[in-house]
Amino acid sequence: MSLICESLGFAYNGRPILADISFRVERGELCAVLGRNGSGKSTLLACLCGLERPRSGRVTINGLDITRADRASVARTVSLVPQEHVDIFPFPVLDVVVMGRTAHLGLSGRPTPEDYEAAMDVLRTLNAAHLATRNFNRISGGERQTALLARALLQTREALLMDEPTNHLDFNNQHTLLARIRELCRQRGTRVVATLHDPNVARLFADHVIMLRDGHIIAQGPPSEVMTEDSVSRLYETPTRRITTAEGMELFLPEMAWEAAVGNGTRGNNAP
Ligand SMILES: Nc1ncnc2c1ncn2[C@@H]1O[C@H](COP(=O)(O)OP(=O)(O)OP(=O)(O)O)[C@@H](O)[C@H]1O
Repeated sequence: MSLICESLGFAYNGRPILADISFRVERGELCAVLGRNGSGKSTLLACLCGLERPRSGRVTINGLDITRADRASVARTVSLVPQEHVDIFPFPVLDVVVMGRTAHLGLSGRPTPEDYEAAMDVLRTLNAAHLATRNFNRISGGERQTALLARALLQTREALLMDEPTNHLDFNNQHTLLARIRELCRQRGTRVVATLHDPNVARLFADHVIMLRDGHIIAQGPPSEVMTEDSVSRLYETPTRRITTAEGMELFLPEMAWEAAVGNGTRGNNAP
């Protein structure tokens, strides 16, 4: 069964933030949410995992009504990798990752050796086994991002929400990690919703994109169909150019950046 968001509406202190948001994500699909700063992307993720309560509509994941279910059932169904990582875990990374098992623990409330082995396995899958014994508060932003992703992957196979997963990652790691997540989630049948700032990353990795402007969906569907010069320009409220490479790959650039790089006949000319 899918992740289904139906006619969702949300307001902060009476100020509408999201209106009439409807979409679905099937098992193994990666859905990217694109939009300007403040368009409501993080709020949408918070509603999808029950951190915020929508004022209308509902969210179901694999049949579980997230807006009504108890916290433990929600935690066994959907995990979130947040955007900000504060220094709250003065523990080895392996202990942070194993916290992902909390909602699954028996009466003793203590993780078993199998839980630790599973945590180690996820770290290995993300090429991060070397972080296991490092103090979470003393690793880099990108390494924390990877540790929190491992924790989220350990928490559940049903649905994974990621808020700007590439924020702290270098050029190579952004692409390597997203490719790995996509492959892993396809294998495990995990539904993924990720907010992304770079439309080109969404174009490369997403199965479905949601274009969110001022809390409304202006377009959604497969990136090859819905990401056009016109829709991307409207989304970011800036003229955007689509470039098709010789291999047929499509890239988007703000017109301003295009002009600065190749406009006015200065292409390839280093003269001032
Ligand atoms: N706790 C809060 N109380 C009141 N308003 C909030 C709160 N959190 C966010 N907002 C407001 O809700 C709107 C949507 O914020 P949100 O964080 O969802 O946007 P976003 O698209 O994720 O932005 P960004 O790309 O900058 O991370 C913004 O106007 C923001 O100021």
